[in-house]
Amino acid sequence: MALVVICGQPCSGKSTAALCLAEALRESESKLNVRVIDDAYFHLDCNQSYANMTAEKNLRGVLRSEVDRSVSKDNIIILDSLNSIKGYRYELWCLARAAGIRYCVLFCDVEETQCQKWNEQRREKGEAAYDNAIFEDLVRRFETPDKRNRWDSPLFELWPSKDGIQKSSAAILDAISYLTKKVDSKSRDVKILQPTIATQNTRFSEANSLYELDRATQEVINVIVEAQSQAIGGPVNGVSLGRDLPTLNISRSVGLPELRRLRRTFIKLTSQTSLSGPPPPADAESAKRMFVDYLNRELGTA
Ligand SMILES: Nc1ncnc2c1ncn2[C@@H]1O[C@H](COP(=O)(O)OP(=O)(O)OP(=O)(O)O)[C@@H](O)[C@H]1O
Repeated sequence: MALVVICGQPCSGKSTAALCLAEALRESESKLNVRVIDDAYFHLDCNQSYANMTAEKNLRGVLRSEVDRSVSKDNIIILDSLNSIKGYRYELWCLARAAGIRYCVLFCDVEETQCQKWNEQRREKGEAAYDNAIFEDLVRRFETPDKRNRWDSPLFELWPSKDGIQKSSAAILDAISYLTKKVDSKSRDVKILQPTIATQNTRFSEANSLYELDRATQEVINVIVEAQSQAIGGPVNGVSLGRDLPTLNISRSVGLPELRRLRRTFIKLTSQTSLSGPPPPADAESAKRMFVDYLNRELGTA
């Protein structure tokens, strides 16, 4: 039915907002099947989960797989995590699209100093709090959602430090209305994602989309190999793959075997998306965008 991505800085009220929304949704329609998936699913505390890039990537991977397994036409999945990386939100949006369900982002917009205060209060109460270095690093790397991006839209903004978090908060009410609205052919304000949305008027067959994926990712690999040969082993930063596509930022020299392995993993991951619904993104542009985001996360500094 829907995927709700909660997004916000560390200690910005995300879990409070996720529980508030889940409760309000259950109250609005008793039959609604609502499930919150959060970082605790990984059985690590916040400092372990975000201790380093590997731990963080593992957490993201586990949560993404769990979302992929769980989303369906019959439930509402609320993903309560930082979800601070734009490319990761794009991947989540792709999962929703593959499942043919609604998607939205609920953003807890809190100033960094306030998040720090709440984190400090947690520590004083003896609750699990972020270590300062981890907190600052997460804050620095946060990529604020932008409603102009498909994967950040519709965007419901909550201001927990100004307004608190209540079932009557405008953002919670708007999200509920969006998630529960009955849709007919005339509804324009509720978007149920369709697998072919990126391709607009061209419908590729599944074999075709895998071919596109294969070709697009190979093109990206070729660009990296070429850029690395020009950089003579140095980092590959800011390499463009075309207008409207993210730039490649790879912090170290990466050999062809590792690039091939990453490409295989990415293709597997993206194709598996289609098991829960219709085919994965079929156009070359989407495939390239996803692959570059994936490589930047796996090999870059982000
Ligand atoms: N509106 C608010 N007013 C006062 N305190 C708040 C408010 N919202 C959250 N807090 C406090 O901030 C702390 C963090 O809340 P919460 O756990 O919901 O944040 P979070 O963003 O999910 O944290 P994490 O990044 O660890 O997942 C809690 O200790 C809570 O008491």
